[in-house]
Amino acid sequence: MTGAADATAAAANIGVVGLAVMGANLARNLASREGNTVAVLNRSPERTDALIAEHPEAGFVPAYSYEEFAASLTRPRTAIIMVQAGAATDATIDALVEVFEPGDIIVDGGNAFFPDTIRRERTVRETGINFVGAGISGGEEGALNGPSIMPGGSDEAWATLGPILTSIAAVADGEPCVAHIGHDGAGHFVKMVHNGIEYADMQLIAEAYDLIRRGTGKSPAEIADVFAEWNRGELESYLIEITAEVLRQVDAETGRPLVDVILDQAGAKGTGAWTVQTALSLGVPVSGIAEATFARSLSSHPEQRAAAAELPGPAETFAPLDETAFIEDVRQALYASKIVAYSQGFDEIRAGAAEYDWSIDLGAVSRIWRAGCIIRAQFLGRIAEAYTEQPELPLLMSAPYFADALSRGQAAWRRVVIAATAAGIPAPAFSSSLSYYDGLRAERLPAALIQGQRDFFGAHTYRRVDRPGTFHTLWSADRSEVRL
Ligand SMILES: NC(=O)C1=CN([C@@H]2O[C@H](COP(=O)(O)OP(=O)(O)OC[C@H]3O[C@@H](n4cnc5c(N)ncnc54)[C@H](OP(=O)(O)O)[C@@H]3O)[C@@H](O)[C@H]2O)C=CC1
Ligand SMILES: O=C(CO)[C@H](O)[C@H](O)COP(=O)(O)O
Repeated sequence: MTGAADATAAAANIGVVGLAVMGANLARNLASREGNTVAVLNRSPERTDALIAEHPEAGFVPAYSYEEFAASLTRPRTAIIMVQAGAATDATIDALVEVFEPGDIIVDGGNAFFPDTIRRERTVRETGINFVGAGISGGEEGALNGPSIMPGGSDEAWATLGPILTSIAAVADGEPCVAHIGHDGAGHFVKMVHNGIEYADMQLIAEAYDLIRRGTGKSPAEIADVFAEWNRGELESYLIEITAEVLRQVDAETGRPLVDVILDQAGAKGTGAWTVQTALSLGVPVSGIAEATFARSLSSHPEQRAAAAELPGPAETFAPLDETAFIEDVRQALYASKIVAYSQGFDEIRAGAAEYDWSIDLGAVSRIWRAGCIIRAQFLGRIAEAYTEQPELPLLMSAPYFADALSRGQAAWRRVVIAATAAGIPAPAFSSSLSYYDGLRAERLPAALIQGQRDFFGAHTYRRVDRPGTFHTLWSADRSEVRL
């Protein structure tokens, strides 16, 4: 294919709306597959022109209005939207609905909040147009070479869309990293949790880096070597790999490690917060993901950090006696905490599936995350094995492989949390993951006392360990117990 085709004739079998980093690269990925001709549209025409000029080999069909875009697509029309989540997505869907016809397919490939996808699917379906909310992960490189794709939507839409999404997805062990997740918002729900896990993974890696740096005084470049080494073992993953790259980078202007000149305030576009908000509504304790999300918030309050800067820390400085042993402890603590984060994330997907009546195959989710996406890792293969062996596994971290890994790593994990606490080095994700682990494995929890308190001040009742029924103590009277 060479050059841009004429937009006035129906020449394209698929279209992309939104040509920023994700849309442009996804459009190029689509165009590179045999038999595809891709129509492209962007709100600002300059972006369309730039894409056409930079990639004549893609044979894009440029459109400068929604009418032109619709006319350029063969029927049934299929358009993938890659614009900002929220109002921009609604505006784009509304414009497409005006020019599309029953049977056409609109795919939202952005990071939409799943309740919005449920609402949009319902509204668009009334027009006879199919609407598919599809989570797409992999960033710029994944969009171009093969992302992990998590489509929701109807079976009918999947029948048409499946082959084209399969053709552009990443491949892991010969399997495409795409699966029909479930109807309406299921795909965006799973992508949301993917991002929540991504937040936890990133925070855990950042805590490991901070502990090693402050504990051993190693330079970022030396710590890059540690991460590169870790990437050859059970922690092998894209995020560990890029961490080494980032730590090795030197700022051209100052000659300092780049990580030392980047402002230490982490941004967030919302998917981590959605994961936590949703988990709260579902009653799923995703404490590692929550700590990771809050850690970004804490970093982004410079005025509060300045106000707290003079508060006292521990009297003694931290200096491990054996640096090599300490780094190995941090590695094991990172792996154990990572298991907790994934276990919590998969719990949330299971709870979401039950709440929204989606039939989500957790094994399939772990398989499509093995390549293409930001959390891709060797580790996902282990999760896939666990769900293949036991599809109804109640708790991922109780599967034999993970239970064994936690058992092997827990002593190191505890030493790291103790060291961090004693040294005054914040390690919220490491610590909360360990507390979660201890909380779940505890024979008795102080929740019994909370039930007693609730019954005392609000007659909220409690159940007993020794017989069925609901009970209340007459706290304000003679303190006898009544069975309700
Ligand atoms: N960046 C990433 O790594 C990833 C991003 N995503 C998701 O993919 C989507 C696209 O991301 P990305 O490529 O980073 O781009 P952005 O999220 O930065 O969105 C920019 C695009 O949105 C368009 N846009 C903004 N407002 C409107 C509007 N009111 N009407 C129509 N179009 C509008 C812009 O058009 P214009 O050029 O005219 O401003 C541009 O094409 C987002 O939902 C994002 O969350 C998913 C996975 C990874
Ligand atoms: O979806 C993604 C990767 O999977 C995006 O990169 C996402 O925008 C990252 O989130 P945040 O900006 O909140 O860190």
